[in-house]
Amino acid sequence: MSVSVLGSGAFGTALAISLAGNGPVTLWSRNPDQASQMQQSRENVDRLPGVTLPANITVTAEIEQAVRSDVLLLAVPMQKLRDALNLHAARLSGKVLVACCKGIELSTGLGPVAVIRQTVPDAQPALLTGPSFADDIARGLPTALTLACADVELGEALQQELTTANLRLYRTADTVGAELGGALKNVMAIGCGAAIGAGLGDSARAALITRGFAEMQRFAALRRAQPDTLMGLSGLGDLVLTCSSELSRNYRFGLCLGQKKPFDSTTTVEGVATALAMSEIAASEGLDMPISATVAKLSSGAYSVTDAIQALLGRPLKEE
Ligand SMILES: NC(=O)C1=CN([C@@H]2O[C@H](COP(=O)(O)OP(=O)(O)OC[C@H]3O[C@@H](n4cnc5c(N)ncnc54)[C@H](OP(=O)(O)O)[C@@H]3O)[C@@H](O)[C@H]2O)C=CC1
Ligand SMILES: O=C(CO)COP(=O)(O)O
Repeated sequence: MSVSVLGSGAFGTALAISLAGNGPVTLWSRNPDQASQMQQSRENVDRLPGVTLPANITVTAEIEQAVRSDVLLLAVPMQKLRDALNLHAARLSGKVLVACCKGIELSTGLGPVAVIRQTVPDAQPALLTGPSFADDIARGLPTALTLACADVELGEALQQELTTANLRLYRTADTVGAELGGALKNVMAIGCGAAIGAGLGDSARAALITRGFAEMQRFAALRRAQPDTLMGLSGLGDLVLTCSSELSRNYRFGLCLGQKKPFDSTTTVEGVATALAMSEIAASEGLDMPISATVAKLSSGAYSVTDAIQALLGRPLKEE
């Protein structure tokens, strides 16, 4: 199978670099200037500086060239996925589309697989998710991810094709569980960053991770995900990584909130929109999601860290 990556940000570039170890890869950018600059300099100076693109990666802004491949990896932010798919829907028809984004669409409450199904109904959707920083993948450090595909045969084929020397893929048919794990862990990472930034300590972070995971499981049950999926790389694995590392943009955004410092608004922070989407869905379904609701308010500026602490610690006592 030939592979293209649509979206030349940090993650798309890192995936292209890793997959280039298996064979030629086309990396598509929507920006012609960026595409030609990357093609010539062999580096993504804006999003992944310091890593050289292997010679068998072709960077292009020509969508016709990119969609010639059998498998297309979609590495754009979640809130941009629908627009990107709608723009190229006719060309993407019938293709294998592997979403690599993590989030819940704010306007619909849907995850990436459902957005693919709506926008390109005859595509074959799959999802690649799990604990991995773009920089780690690009530098060839060992990483394990989850490949989720409802079509078991296609999932097995994709697992073989997209596994690389340093990127080991596990497989599941539970796309709902896999996409929820990746989406919701970003919300908890913002909360953990805020706690550490405000000097609340590692014990507070451990409490947020654990009770945040309980919320993730509750939300996943509402969406009929398989409970085991949340225990895997796409859920617990990514939660642990993102809540404990300053390489995470969601965590760093939280740190800045906690430290009352400004944060670069051009940085992709998927957890902000997802916290809002999640807390709106939870409220309408009568689901108890206090951390998510608090992170949504903290991220939008409606809560200070002091308000957030009061909101969480002032709740009635309950069984674990
Ligand atoms: N970075 C990481 O470590 C990881 C990221 N992910 C996930 O991957 C997804 C992408 O993140 P990441 O690559 O880091 O983000 P970046 O901010 O680094 O890059 C986003 C890319 O998407 C492009 N883009 C934005 N909107 C559109 C659009 N409408 N059509 C086409 N391209 C578009 C941007 O182009 P332009 O520059 O022109 O705006 C840019 O190239 C996110 O969901 C993230 O959670 C998953 C695992 C790890
Ligand atoms: O998803 C990621 C790690 O698995 C990347 O996290 P950030 O988007 O917070 O940087």
